[in-house]
Amino acid sequence: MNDAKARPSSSKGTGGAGRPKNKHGGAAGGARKDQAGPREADRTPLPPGHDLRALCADLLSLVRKGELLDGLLEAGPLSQRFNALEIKDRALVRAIIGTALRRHGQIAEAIAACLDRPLPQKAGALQSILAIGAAQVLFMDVADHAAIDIAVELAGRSRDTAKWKGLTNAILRRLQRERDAILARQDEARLNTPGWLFEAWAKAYGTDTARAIAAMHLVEPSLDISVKSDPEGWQEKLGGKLLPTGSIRLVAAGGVDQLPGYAEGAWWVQDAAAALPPLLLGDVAGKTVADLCAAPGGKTALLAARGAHVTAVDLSARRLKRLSANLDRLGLSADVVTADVATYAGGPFDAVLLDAPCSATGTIRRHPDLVLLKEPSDIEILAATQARLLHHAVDLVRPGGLLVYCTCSLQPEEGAAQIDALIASGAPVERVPVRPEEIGGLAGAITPAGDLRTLPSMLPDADPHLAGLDGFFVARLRRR
Ligand SMILES: C[S@@+](CC[C@H](N)C(=O)[O-])C[C@H]1O[C@@H](n2cnc3c(N)ncnc32)[C@H](O)[C@@H]1O
Repeated sequence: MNDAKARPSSSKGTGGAGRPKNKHGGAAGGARKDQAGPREADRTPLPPGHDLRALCADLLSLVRKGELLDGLLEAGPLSQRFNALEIKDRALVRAIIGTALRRHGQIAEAIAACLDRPLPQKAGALQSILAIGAAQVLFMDVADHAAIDIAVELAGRSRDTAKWKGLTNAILRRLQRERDAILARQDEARLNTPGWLFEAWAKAYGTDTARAIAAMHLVEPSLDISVKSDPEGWQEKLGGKLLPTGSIRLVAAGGVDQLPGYAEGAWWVQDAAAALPPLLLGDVAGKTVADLCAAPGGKTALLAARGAHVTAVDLSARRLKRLSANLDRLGLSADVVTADVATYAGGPFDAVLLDAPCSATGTIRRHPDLVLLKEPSDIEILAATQARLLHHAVDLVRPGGLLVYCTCSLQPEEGAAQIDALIASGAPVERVPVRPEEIGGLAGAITPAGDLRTLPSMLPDADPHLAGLDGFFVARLRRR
């Protein structure tokens, strides 16, 4: 198959080589079958390197069917396989699956260019094996021959994919041979970003910024830490960089619970941008603050560490358990309430923080699976929920008190449009513009209306692994 295009042996179906099915496309039964493992043609145990790549392919198949990667790694049969691996192998699994997701569009395009017609839809497992192999061959510093040989063997082991063993070998060898030319012709920003997202970001922030955001999604982001106190001291002990916003930034290297200060509850993991909304409530010491949509509690912890009497409200009892466990480890406390914020009847509070459920498109650096899982219709549905929660949140603030609204989304419908609509509806609130000195001097993140809009392309650094911010929208309002 040197220069000729390869021909899959089955011509039925129209599924592309790498474009994943959307989250509504996968049946639960299919997911269970994959979680139990592929249909084995050969039942001999896999050698170690094969095992972890097989796990990567199984994880990718389930993400393509709509499962969140974090959920798969936290619970269920694949998490058991993952946790049975040694730490260094777990890191390799994260790196391979992370690369396959961050570079999914380039990988799909490169594989498709090797085929004269798309792989059949039923070749889903093969698509994952190919994508995992291609991620390594095209983008990772691992031995090509190992990546290719293992992918070929994995294809050969399952009855579903065995007939494409030769094709797998031919495609991956061609990618290896033509790697430089493939990468030189590809537009990585566009290929790895769904068109609807890229166009929305270009419209909101300009094409150059949309490209800069997309570029940041290709890089494993830093590990950001919020401390209860003594940021300078912890910066030194952790060997990190103290950001102007007060967070400590480290190059992510796994094993967070092994770092100094974790066991004693001195700090918690929180993106530097996620730490900003509570700061906009000012001095909260001794005040009553409702943290609405609070779990797993990063913002609750910041408010409690700053002396607020926090009531943490969330719909999810399971996520609130995590919030309580996090607060226990940190030696902090809050009143925890399981309730729907839309009907919650507490307060009035001196201040309210609403971190509304959203598309989370501002966190794609940390959750690259999101680009495969989100669709335009999600934004519309979430925006309607946000409007409902925001209107009710106003009623929970005492007159003269502050309300901070935030989402970790890059979509304007989930950000400024919500505040504009709230004010236009006659709600008794007015914007209190954010000042640069409240957010570590990040003047470029303040919009003309006085809201805060962080972007993944902000906070540049010579080391790309130490650059960037999650994309948050934050508005501060005062209740009349
Ligand atoms: C963005 S997360 C919150 C993150 C959290 N504030 C933090 O800093 O750790 C959104 C949360 O909203 C919760 N949620 C979604 N709809 C809700 C509703 N109607 N009422 C209360 N909580 C809701 C979800 O359970 C989820 O925990």
